Amino acid sequence: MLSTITRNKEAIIETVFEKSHYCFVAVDENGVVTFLNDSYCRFLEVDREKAIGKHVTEIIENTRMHIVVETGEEEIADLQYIRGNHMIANRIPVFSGGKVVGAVGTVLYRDTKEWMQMNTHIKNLLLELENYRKQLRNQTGANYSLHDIVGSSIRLNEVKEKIIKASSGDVSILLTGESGTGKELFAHSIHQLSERHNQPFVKVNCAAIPEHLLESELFGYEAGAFTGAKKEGKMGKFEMADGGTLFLDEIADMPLNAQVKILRVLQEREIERIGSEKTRKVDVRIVAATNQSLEKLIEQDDFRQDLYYRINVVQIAIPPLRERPEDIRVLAKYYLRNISNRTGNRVTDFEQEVLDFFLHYDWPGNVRELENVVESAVHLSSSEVITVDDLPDHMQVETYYNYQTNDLKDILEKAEITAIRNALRQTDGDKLKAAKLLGIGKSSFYDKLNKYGL
Ligand SMILES: Nc1ncnc2c1ncn2[C@@H]1O[C@H](COP(=O)(O)OP(=O)(O)OP(=O)(O)O)[C@@H](O)[C@H]1O
Repeated sequence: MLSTITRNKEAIIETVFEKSHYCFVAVDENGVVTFLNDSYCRFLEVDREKAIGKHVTEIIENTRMHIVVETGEEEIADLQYIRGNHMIANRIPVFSGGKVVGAVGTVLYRDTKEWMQMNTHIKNLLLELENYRKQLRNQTGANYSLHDIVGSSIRLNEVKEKIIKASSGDVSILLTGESGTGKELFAHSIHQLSERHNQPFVKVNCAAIPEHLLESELFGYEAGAFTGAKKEGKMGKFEMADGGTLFLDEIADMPLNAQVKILRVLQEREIERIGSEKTRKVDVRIVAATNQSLEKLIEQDDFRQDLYYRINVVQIAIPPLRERPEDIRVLAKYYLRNISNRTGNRVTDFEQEVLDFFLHYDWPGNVRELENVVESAVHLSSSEVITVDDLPDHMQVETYYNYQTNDLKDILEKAEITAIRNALRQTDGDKLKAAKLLGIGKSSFYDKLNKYGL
């Protein structure tokens, strides 16, 4: 066998590399193309004579052949996006006398036409799948389940257990917790775990709907109920959720007069569209969420106590991220994987200093903030590993404090940043109120925001 190969070496090489349907490329130790077979030339639509002698990055999109030459490490079955398609690439360094002298790469598909057909077929199947998913979502409206909630800290597991226990009963549930802790994900999960999971899940963001439209959004209206109303009338969210779950997000922002009407619907189990005398029976389960203390609002007469009792049969508090540090690393890695896959940026890990900082940071925006920080770092990163330099400016100030200084000025600055952040959190981002709370003037407050990039 070996002697046959030795005797016919050139013919075999010619058959394997040149006549094959696979794409082959070879580069030298500088990443310069030394060989490109016919299949690859056709696929790339390049002229072989022009390609040979050029750096591989000028010829092949998203190539890593030059990197394999540098690292000397093979890369097998790596997904590579070329000419609008995902290909499977193998890259193998070539060693001679213990040194890397080049690399050989293959791209797996049989021929361009066949790959295109298969790719189109897969794309169609994916589109079809997405369509079915959408239809299913449109039918119920609940897109998430407990499986989508990442993290395995004791605190988060306790919440998940409570959710499982409370979901099956038909009781109203109030989800409390800071902004960005995942209350909406839990609301979807409650619906999915309930007997009502085949029925609609309808969300109302009480803070986003202008007060004068809230009633018609919730209860609907009859044809010609008011000027500007749709000719055929409109169904309200309570009716849409009939048989299913109505998720009242940010319920603390519900105006008092709408609160009275909601209470009536929950007591009577019927609604009246605006402009109608007729009542209609509705059967909805209420899940509400708030990041403000309803108890405090009741004391200030901004929330009705009777409605509070109705919606607060079971209360489940979602802990802030800083109180479940075990989840931070898992969530950060989960988002890094997702965002890298989605954007095609090859960023695979965090520097240890970044992970250490994440554990010290107090995450005022919770999981939402973590997701945003990872997303921005992936875009800013110039290597495969996210470093402290890729983090937003205000975080870099804190890492400096945490890791590099005992200097009094730096410590004072850190204290200022923390105080400003806390004030903004307490005032829901209202800068004037935050300045007042801190006892400083408006312009000095704005100066500090600029200084620290907050
Ligand atoms: N445990 C988790 N696993 C995965 N993603 C999460 C988790 N918790 C929150 N998220 C994500 O964080 C973001 C904010 O979550 P969500 O909207 O549910 O928070 P919220 O508590 O309802 O916030 P708000 O009070 O501001 O409405 C979303 O993108 C959500 O998908």
